[in-house]
Amino acid sequence: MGAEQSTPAEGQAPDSNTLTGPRALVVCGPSGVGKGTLIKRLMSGPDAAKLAFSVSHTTRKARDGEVDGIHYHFVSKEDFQEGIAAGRFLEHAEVHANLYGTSKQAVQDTLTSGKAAVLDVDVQGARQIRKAGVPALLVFVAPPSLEELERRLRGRGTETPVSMERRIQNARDEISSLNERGLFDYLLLNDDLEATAAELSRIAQRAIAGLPAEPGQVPDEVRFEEDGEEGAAAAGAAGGADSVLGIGGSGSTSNAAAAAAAGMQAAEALPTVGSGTISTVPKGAQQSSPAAAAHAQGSPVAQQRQQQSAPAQQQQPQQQELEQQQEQEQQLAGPSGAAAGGDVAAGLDAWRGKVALVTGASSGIGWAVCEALGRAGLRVVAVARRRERLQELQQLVLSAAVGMAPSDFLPVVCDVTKEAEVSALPKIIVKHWPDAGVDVLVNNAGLSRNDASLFDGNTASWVEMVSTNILGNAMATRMALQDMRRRNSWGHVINMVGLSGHRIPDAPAGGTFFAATKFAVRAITEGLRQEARANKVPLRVSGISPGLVETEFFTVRAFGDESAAKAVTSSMQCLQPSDVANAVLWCLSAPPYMEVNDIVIRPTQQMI
Ligand SMILES: Nc1nc2c(ncn2[C@@H]2O[C@H](COP(=O)(O)OP(=O)(O)O)[C@@H](O)[C@H]2O)c(=O)[nH]1
Ligand SMILES: Nc1ncnc2c1ncn2[C@@H]1O[C@H](COP(=O)(O)OP(=O)(O)O)[C@@H](O)[C@H]1O
Repeated sequence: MGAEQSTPAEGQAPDSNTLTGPRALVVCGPSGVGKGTLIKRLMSGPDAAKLAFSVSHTTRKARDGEVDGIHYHFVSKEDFQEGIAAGRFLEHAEVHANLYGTSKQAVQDTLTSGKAAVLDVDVQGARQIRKAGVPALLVFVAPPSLEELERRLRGRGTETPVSMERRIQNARDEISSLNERGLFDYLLLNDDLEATAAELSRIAQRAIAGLPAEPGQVPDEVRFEEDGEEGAAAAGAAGGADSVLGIGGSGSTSNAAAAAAAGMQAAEALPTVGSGTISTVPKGAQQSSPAAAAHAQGSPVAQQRQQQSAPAQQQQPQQQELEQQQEQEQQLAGPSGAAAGGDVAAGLDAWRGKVALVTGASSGIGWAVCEALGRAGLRVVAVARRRERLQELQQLVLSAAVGMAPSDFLPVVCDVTKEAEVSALPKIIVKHWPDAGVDVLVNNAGLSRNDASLFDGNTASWVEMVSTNILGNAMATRMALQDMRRRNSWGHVINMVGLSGHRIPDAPAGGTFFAATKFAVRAITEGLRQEARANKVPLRVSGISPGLVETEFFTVRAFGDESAAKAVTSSMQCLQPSDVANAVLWCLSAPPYMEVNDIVIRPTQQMI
């Protein structure tokens, strides 16, 4: 990225209307309006790979379910003050009696990496960002009414009565900031979540493409209708003499008109004492821009419809620019659109040059997966204990048959049951490829032992299976997730669950314990998916559950007894490792909106 695309230093104000690198997408609005919900959708939507959420610092206590480093960096007041003194914040503010701030470095790094940074900040923060001249699109999300805002906050169940009251009071001031000229680029009325999310996603695409805001997206005047004495008094206290809050009161603008202007059904907008309704009032129909009029006429959906139906020559030049850029990007980035589903080769193009780490790479499925990923143009980190087998794999993938470049293959001798060895993997990768980290993790390492019956099983075999199949998987996953979080770049984790994660095979012959570990892997796979969603990251998680595959697995299970292994693998026409590798490729090739969760594949002849 050239110098012109880097984030300007604080205080410098470049022409923020020129076409630069990606812009920050700043989402602002009162507490409870749905910013978090909208951002969550954005971050798991089709453009997620081109966006990075800026994790703020705060002195607020973590709520249940909030994770340090994911939702916020939870810090002490002292540490926060130290950050201010050291100039580490792009912006910071006291909000609802706590301190919040955005790391300058993190936003800078995101923009430099070619992604649009997504910020959730309060109005004070928005002002500072505007003043600093950071290339950004500033979006204000407004609630349909204060009553609805209160209902949402209450429904969320995170606030005490005191903090709830504080948030509702602050909301009035925050909404009045909409009338600060040039502060916000867009106003989104979050009455319909789907429509608002669609509109935010459209704005995010502009931020990614580095396009400026379309003009006229915030009406000239935004009124906040208060009903009755109670509301008007509160507005007066909060807003000062020229506050737009309460101007309408129950007088000049009727709530019905306000509702119509905001595109709501009159019945929904009927006020109750102390509630407020937001309306967007262009200053005179003649002067208002088409976009402002669209706002006044209806919800963001109506606005989008209007834009779609506008004749081409009436479209903003920026709109055409955006469409051209999107077209180019789609060609470059491969199929992230709906049409991509099923086209494996095209879907895999998006992964070219990405780094896949495969455990248990020295034989069978792991070996075949490395080979297949290499053919598909990924860089491969092959992890296994047996050095000589990794050398053989290296010979194969660098041969003409596979055709990997020597620099694209990194064999690493590592035992997944050893925490220190697993944790060291990202450092080894960065040393080899300074620009890279784990984008894809294929957790394949796993084993079974045939002396594991619950009647007289061998404890050492139980420990070996737990250590490799469960702990090895979990430690490798944690390593990959931390590496993805460090780079704020979320890829794909694929776990070899196996058919034994779904049913218990040959229990009398000692299969129970192996199945127990594989049931755990299935639980981990589904749990990881849920954690990713809860943590608002676009990581995708897949499990693959093959039945009998012709590999060394059965020899290991029989402690090297080839004939015992042969007895199993010759009992039917088994799956081949390449069949499973193809399933891995298919999981990866899915378009970003699609997550393949579990694939069960059996040899046709296999009974259970
Ligand atoms: N200025 C600023 N505000 C922030 C930052 N992070 C969060 N906020 C704002 O702080 C307010 C409170 O956020 P939070 O404690 O998560 O509560 P919530 O909005 O009720 O979910 C919201 O208005 C956020 O937009 C930040 O880094 N800077
Ligand atoms: N358009 C909407 N309609 C109804 N409820 C919504 C809408 N948008 C968000 N919510 C709900 O409102 C609550 C507050 O949303 P949240 O994203 O936590 O707000 P914020 O992050 O702005 O404080 C959540 O329970 C969310 O599910």
